[in-house]
Amino acid sequence: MTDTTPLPREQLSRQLAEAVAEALRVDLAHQDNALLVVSGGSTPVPFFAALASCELPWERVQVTLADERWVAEDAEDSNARLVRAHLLQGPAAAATFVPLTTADATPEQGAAAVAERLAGLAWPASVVILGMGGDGHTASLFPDSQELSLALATDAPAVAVRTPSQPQPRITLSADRLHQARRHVLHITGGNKRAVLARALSGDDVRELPIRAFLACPLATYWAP
Ligand SMILES: O=C1O[C@H](COP(=O)(O)O)[C@@H](O)[C@H](O)[C@H]1O
Repeated sequence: MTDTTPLPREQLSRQLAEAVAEALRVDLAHQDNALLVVSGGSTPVPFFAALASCELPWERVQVTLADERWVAEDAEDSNARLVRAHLLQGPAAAATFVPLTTADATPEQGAAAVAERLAGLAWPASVVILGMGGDGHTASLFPDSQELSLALATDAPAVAVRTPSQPQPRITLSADRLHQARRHVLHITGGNKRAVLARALSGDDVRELPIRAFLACPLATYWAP
């Protein structure tokens, strides 16, 4: 984040899409497939649309999520639904998308099958794009998650999480799996999130603001008002 005049959200999303597409091209020049890890929520929608219009050998691009609510894939708040509706469109529909939910009733029951599915992807990810909530959570690493310590410490790819502040159980990529990526981006909008990031930068308690676990990745911040 810099103090130069910020770009409007749409323009920032296009700039981010071009940077991500270029990173994927660089990696695809020396590997068969390249993996992109995206976040859900409302922020990435214009970025997804911009990335879908970038020229890429999409059949060699793999996409998965940083986290997911344990809901049906067609549910309104499913991150997979968001990716399918806004990113996997046009030529980008040729990408391989690996969702983080199964037909199991709970994420605890489905986690092993998700881990098996993730094992087939081209790790380390070329780019991880993180979002952030007003509580400093990123992926589904929430300050009040019962499994936060586990998700920060395990070398398993994904962890089922229960979070009192959230209506549904979730599954999240572990901090270790996210850390392994070649490049890390934080994509956020609005004054509130800018203030949360400033707070995160001025302290070091990861349990208070889990985004702190990624500040040293290094993390390229894309912020728009
Ligand atoms: O719950 C979630 O929230 C964050 C931020 O979402 P936003 O709507 O404020 O953009 C997101 O990064 C995460 O993937 C999602 O599951």
